[in-house]
Amino acid sequence: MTASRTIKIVAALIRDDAGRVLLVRKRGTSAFMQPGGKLDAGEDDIAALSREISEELGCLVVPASVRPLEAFDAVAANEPGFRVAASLYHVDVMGAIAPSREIDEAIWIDPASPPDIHLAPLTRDHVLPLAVQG
Ligand SMILES: Nc1nc2c([nH]c(=O)n2[C@@H]2O[C@H](COP(=O)(O)OP(=O)(O)OP(=O)(O)O)[C@@H](O)[C@H]2O)c(=O)[nH]1
Repeated sequence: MTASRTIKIVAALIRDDAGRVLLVRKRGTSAFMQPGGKLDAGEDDIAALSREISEELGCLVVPASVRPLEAFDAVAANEPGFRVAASLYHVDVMGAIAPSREIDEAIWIDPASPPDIHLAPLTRDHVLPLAVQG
């Protein structure tokens, strides 16, 4: 697998008081996944996370809450033949969560018993198991 077929992304693990995990389904796609996305040119991870969360969810990242968790490699959900190299961050948000037009659905799920929905491999194989542990 060459680097050219790997998409570097930042991904957010956002939890509510009950420990549920926020997932999004991007416009016109079927897989639920972590909020986040690709880095723009010149952006660092935190700037990209803040921008993506604002663009997707209409809310703000609480700067002091941002904590790097792990880096994961997974099959890309929507790009056949590609993988994602994801840096996962714990993030708290402030303000109402108001999904934008680029998000078809935003849902909270219990990581210990996910519903029977299409989950992106990164979410299914890495993020939810990590969330169950802690
Ligand atoms: N945010 C996010 N993206 C993921 C996850 N898993 C996964 O395969 N991806 C893929 O990583 C890429 C993220 O890119 P993005 O959200 O910035 O870009 P996009 O394809 O929506 O739009 P764009 O190409 O116009 O910027 C998409 O191909 C997405 O399907 C995940 O858990 N979270």
